[in-house]
Amino acid sequence: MTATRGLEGVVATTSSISSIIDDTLTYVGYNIDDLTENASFEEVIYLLWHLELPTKEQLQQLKEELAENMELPQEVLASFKTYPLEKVHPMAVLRTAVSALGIFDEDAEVMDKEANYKKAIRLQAKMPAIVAAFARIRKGLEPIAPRKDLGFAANFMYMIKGEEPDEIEVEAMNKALILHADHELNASTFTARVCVATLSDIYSGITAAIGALKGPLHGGANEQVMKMLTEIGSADNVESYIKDKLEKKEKIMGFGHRVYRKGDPRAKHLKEMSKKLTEITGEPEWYNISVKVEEVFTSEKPLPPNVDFYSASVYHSLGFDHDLFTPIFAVSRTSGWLAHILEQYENNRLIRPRAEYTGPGMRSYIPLDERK
Ligand SMILES: CC(=O)SCCNC(=O)CCNC(=O)[C@H](O)C(C)(C)COP(=O)(O)OP(=O)(O)OC[C@H]1O[C@@H](n2cnc3c(N)ncnc32)[C@H](O)[C@@H]1OP(=O)(O)O
Ligand SMILES: O=C([O-])CC(=O)C(=O)O
Repeated sequence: MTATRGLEGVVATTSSISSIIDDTLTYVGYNIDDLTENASFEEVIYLLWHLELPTKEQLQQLKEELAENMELPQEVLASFKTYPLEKVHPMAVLRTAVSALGIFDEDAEVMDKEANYKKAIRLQAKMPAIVAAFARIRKGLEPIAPRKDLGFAANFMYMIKGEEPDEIEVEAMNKALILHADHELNASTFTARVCVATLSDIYSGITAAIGALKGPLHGGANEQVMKMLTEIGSADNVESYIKDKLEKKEKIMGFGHRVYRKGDPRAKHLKEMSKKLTEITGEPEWYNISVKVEEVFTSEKPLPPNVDFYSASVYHSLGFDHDLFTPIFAVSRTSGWLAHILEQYENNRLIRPRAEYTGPGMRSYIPLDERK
């Protein structure tokens, strides 16, 4: 038995949800470029869960179901106020809140298809409400009730900021949500599938996935990118900053990818959005610094930017606190996690690979008082 480090190149499951072939990303056969330009996030949720784009009636029904399920249990909201608000990371809150939601869902342990679909709707609807409520509570503000007349992207922004976003902001948010929705067998989706393949419940699967997304080698990279851009401060400092990091053998967040070789097809959309939004907000330096980082880094290492690189300046321009970037990613990726969880339940087999043992050979037990 020989281990493959990080399971690189290992094909661990079949899936009909998304594919990456020759650096092209598709959701159920639709190119991501096409969906980003034309679809709403709700259409993409439907696509990922049903493997077809919705009709007008099906889309309307999904929107109504999401709108009806956005409110959070009072117990979950009240618990936020008990957390160490100044220092807790919102991803830790999201992970805990999703686990708590499972406690208050009377269908949590019901495993049939209908109950699982209902829970998927409830979770997708409540994720933005959790992120928004916590973002406000930690600032001493009251959570804002969701508005049933707004679409997913607009409502999410409204619940965080307390004011209705303008058309350009909604368009950018909708695109960002689509671009982050699914990505084949990335680490957090694999985690979700491993978890539910034991026939554990959906809440456990999403809680586990949030834990995996949180790390800086995965979804947590977008917050780290913004931290780096802030440290750099000006395009003039980029060269020395990047070279110094590389000399110290440190990674530059937002670059590289396990699967893409020529580049991440999502990055170009986010780069374009970053340019447009930073001009509108009158802070073009975030885009200029980012472009310079890309130039300097890729001339040192042939590793193109991934989805997390330009999403940092996009989310900053949309006015989000920097530690909300990864939770925002999680709100979108929940649609993909749920699609994969439902697919796993449909054709389940326990996921249990082997390990190549590298420890000591067979030894005899030494009684405690004889050990040195
Ligand atoms: C949504 C997402 O999850 S997208 C990814 C978000 N994560 C990041 O942006 C973090 C920065 N990037 C990385 O750490 C990596 O590129 C990953 C985790 C995305 C992919 O990692 P892997 O496929 O395991 O590649 P690995 O980490 O083994 O790197 C291979 C080589 O490239 C180098 N490398 C990879 N990424 C980077 C980077 N961002 N900066 C500097 N060097 C890098 C490594 O140091 C290593 O060099 P070596 O062979 O000389 O030791
Ligand atoms: O696929 C991966 O390894 C990481 C990634 O880009 C994502 O999850 O969107």
